[in-house]
Amino acid sequence: MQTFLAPAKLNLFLHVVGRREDGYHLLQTVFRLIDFADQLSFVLRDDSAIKLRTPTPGVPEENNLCVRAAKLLQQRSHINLGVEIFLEKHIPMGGGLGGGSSDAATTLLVLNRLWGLNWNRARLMEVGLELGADVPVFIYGENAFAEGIGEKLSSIALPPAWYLVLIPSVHISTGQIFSSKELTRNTNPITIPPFSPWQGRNDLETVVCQMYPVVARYLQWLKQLNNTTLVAMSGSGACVFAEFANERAAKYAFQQLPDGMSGFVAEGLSYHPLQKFLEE
Ligand SMILES: C[C@](O)(CO)[C@H](O)COP(=O)(O)OP(=O)(O)OC[C@H]1O[C@@H](n2ccc(N)nc2=O)[C@H](O)[C@@H]1O
Ligand SMILES: Nc1ncnc2c1ncn2[C@@H]1O[C@H](COP(=O)(O)OP(=O)(O)OP(=O)(O)O)[C@@H](O)[C@H]1O
Repeated sequence: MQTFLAPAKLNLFLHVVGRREDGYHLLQTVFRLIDFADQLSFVLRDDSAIKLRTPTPGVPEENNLCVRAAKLLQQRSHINLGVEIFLEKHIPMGGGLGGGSSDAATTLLVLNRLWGLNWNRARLMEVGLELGADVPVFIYGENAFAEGIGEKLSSIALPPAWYLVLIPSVHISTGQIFSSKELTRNTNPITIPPFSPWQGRNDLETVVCQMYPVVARYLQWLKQLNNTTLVAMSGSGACVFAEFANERAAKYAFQQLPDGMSGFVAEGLSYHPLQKFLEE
């Protein structure tokens, strides 16, 4: 059975620059795809059933973003085919790494092929946006500067980099952070490119660190490391990361990790791993 990757993302910075009338926040962010991924496989069904064959602990099947993605695409395309989905989770859930969104994006990209729909990327991104603000960038398939709520994307060339990503053991609800009274929503918009890491910060970090002091402690630990080019929280947390220019420096930092802290080292990608499959 062919396996398809659904990579995680990091938000290298994240500015909240306003709020829409429906309550959604207007952002500016740079998404970087990383070489740390969930794995999915798909088996075509000639009836219209959509089944997840590998339960995700804590997530009812009908809420799973890959099942929701498959059902939404089936509905919108009026196709009479179904699919069996096998999902192997590696990306921590509710970690700000976009795992669920990436699973949804990979499902849309693969089913577009498997069901012979031939939708273009823009159309898939529109359907993806209905599932979550982080879905479109994974369909876009490149590192990107994003505006709006994450759907206005322009590609951005980022230098090679390695990341030490730490996983504080708390699950954070994105909605809860965005609805905080303490959140600042008026950062001045910036123009990109050019992009340099010290241009930005994560505006959600202050609120998250107040509510979850463990995230502040993890950030503090990363900030005392040598040779980092950037230390920040990703998305609405809880994961935090440090960027390094090479693998050796990232792995060296990983080895210094105190007992009780967990994380992983991953390389920054230039393209989504499915780019080649899509060009075939
Ligand atoms: C924080 C980021 O991860 C940055 O990449 C994303 O903006 C969040 O994207 P996501 O997890 O796909 O979030 P969604 O599932 O779309 O939204 C969850 C909830 O967060 C709030 N939300 C989300 C995104 C946004 N730009 N403004 C918001 O106010 C909304 O209350 C929404 O109901
Ligand atoms: N396939 C899936 N993988 C992970 N979470 C899923 C999935 N399907 C549904 N969910 C639900 O979505 C919630 C958020 O999951 P996800 O891992 O995408 O969060 P996140 O990394 O914080 O996302 P983001 O960076 O987009 O805010 C989970 O707590 C879970 O209840």
